[in-house]
This record gives sequence, structure tokens and C-alpha cells, in this order.
Amino acid sequence: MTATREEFEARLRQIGADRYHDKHPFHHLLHGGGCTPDQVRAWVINRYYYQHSIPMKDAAFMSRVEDPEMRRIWRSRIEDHDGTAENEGGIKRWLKLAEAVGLDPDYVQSCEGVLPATKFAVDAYVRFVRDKTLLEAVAASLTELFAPAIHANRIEGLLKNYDFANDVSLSYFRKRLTEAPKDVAFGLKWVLDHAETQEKQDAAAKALIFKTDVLWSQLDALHSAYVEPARVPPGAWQPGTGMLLAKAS
Ligand SMILES: O=C(O)c1cc(C(=O)O)c2c(n1)C(=O)C(=O)c1cc(C(=O)O)[nH]c1-2
Repeated sequence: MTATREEFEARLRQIGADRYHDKHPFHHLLHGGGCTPDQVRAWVINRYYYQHSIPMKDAAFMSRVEDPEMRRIWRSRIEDHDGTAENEGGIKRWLKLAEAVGLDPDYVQSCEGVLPATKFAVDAYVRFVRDKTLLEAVAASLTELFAPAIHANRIEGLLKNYDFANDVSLSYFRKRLTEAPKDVAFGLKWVLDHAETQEKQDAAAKALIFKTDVLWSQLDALHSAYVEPARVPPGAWQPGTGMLLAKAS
């Protein structure tokens, strides 16, 4: 028998409660003030790779959507990240954070020095959305159900614990507090409406689990590379490189 809409929604929310990356030890370090400046920089560099791939993921999704109404709604996700004019949008806001922690934004944008596992995880998400059913693709985006809580927690933790934190450097996260709920209200309703069989509910739940793994493995990679005993993989960012001051001198 197919689970009811309410049971299915509860199942999706439980996946977040059990597996979302707010529970990862790297986030505890970061939000609690336990990261060194270089560990924060490593996070900013690697997380940029996720940010810069999200609009490509959404464009891959939209290329498969035949319903103009759905494309119109979905395209605001790309605008949120890329902006609707020069020097706007989430990617630019992320680069403000990069500058605030002393990184050269050109270096960050080059994506040189991104950890191999970050690339594998994020690229797998883009491919997943390109290749799987639309239901699985939308379900995978539902980790955003859990994102506003972690963004609020992060703003509070960073402001309290790090000198670089202020309204400008954290503007990315503050903006997401209103953007993500809009996306997820649409995405959740769409998934609940379209997963009308048990088989489809199972596929959607599995897609959401896949996405929690994408997020978790990025933090595992960061922790392994930059938290003692640090093991930076060949070719990945080495502290001291890609800095703003190094460029000026
Ligand atoms: O900081 C975070 O923990 C976090 C998590 C997620 C997420 O849950 O996938 C996103 C974001 N931030 C985010 O800023 C963002 O733009 C975003 C887009 C998506 C997506 O899957 O389409 N997830 C997320």
C-alpha cells in the first residue's frame, strides 16, 4: 500500500534529521569557532565549487522540463545564483566571503586547488540531475528543506567567533534565508504531488539520501585534508597560496 502524503513527507524529513550535514564534525568546528583561518579558507574554496555548479545543475534540469510554467518557476534558482545584472547574485556574494577571509577571488573562481572528492561529489550531483527522472532530480534538491536552519546557525556562529564575519561577508547566507524556502515550498509540493506510487516514493527518498551523501562527502574530504592529521591530496590547495596580498605584492 502506498504511504499517505503526510507519511511520505515525514519520511523525507526524517532523512534530513538522520543524515543532513549539519551533524558533520567539520560544521561543528566551523560554527563553534574551532577552525583556523586556513581551515575556513579551505572550506570557502571547496564550497565555491558547489556554488558554481548549482546553476549548471539547474540549467541541466530545465533543459529537460517540457512545461513552460515549471521552467519559469525553476529559472529563479539560476537568477538567485547568477544574478539578473552584473555584480549581483549568490556567486558574487560568495566571492565577498572569499575576499573577507583573505583569498583572491580570481583564484577561488579558477577552481584550482579544489579537492578531488569535492569534484567527484558535486559533479555526481550535476550528472544525477541530468540523467535521472525529474522526480528524482527535484527530490534531490529537497535538502534545502534543512538549509535555512544551518544557514541561521552559521550566521550566528561565524559572527560570534570570527573577525572576518560581518553583514557583507555573510550576505550570501542571509539572502539564502529567503531564497531557499521559496524554492523548497515549490519542490516539496511537486514531489508530494508526483510521487503517487510507493515505487516513486521510494525513488524520491533514495534521491534525497543520495544528495545528503553528496553534501556529507564534501565535508569528509575537507576534514581529511585540512584537520590534523592533515592529508592534503596532490594538487589541492596549500595554505599560503591564492591569497589576496600575494597578488598585490
Ligand atoms: O550551506 C548549506 O548547508 C547549503 C546546503 C544546500 C543543500 O542542502 O543542498 C544548499 C545550499 N547551502 C545553498 O546555499 C544553495 O544554494 C543550494 C542549492 C541547492 C540545490 O540542491 O539546488 N542546495 C543548496
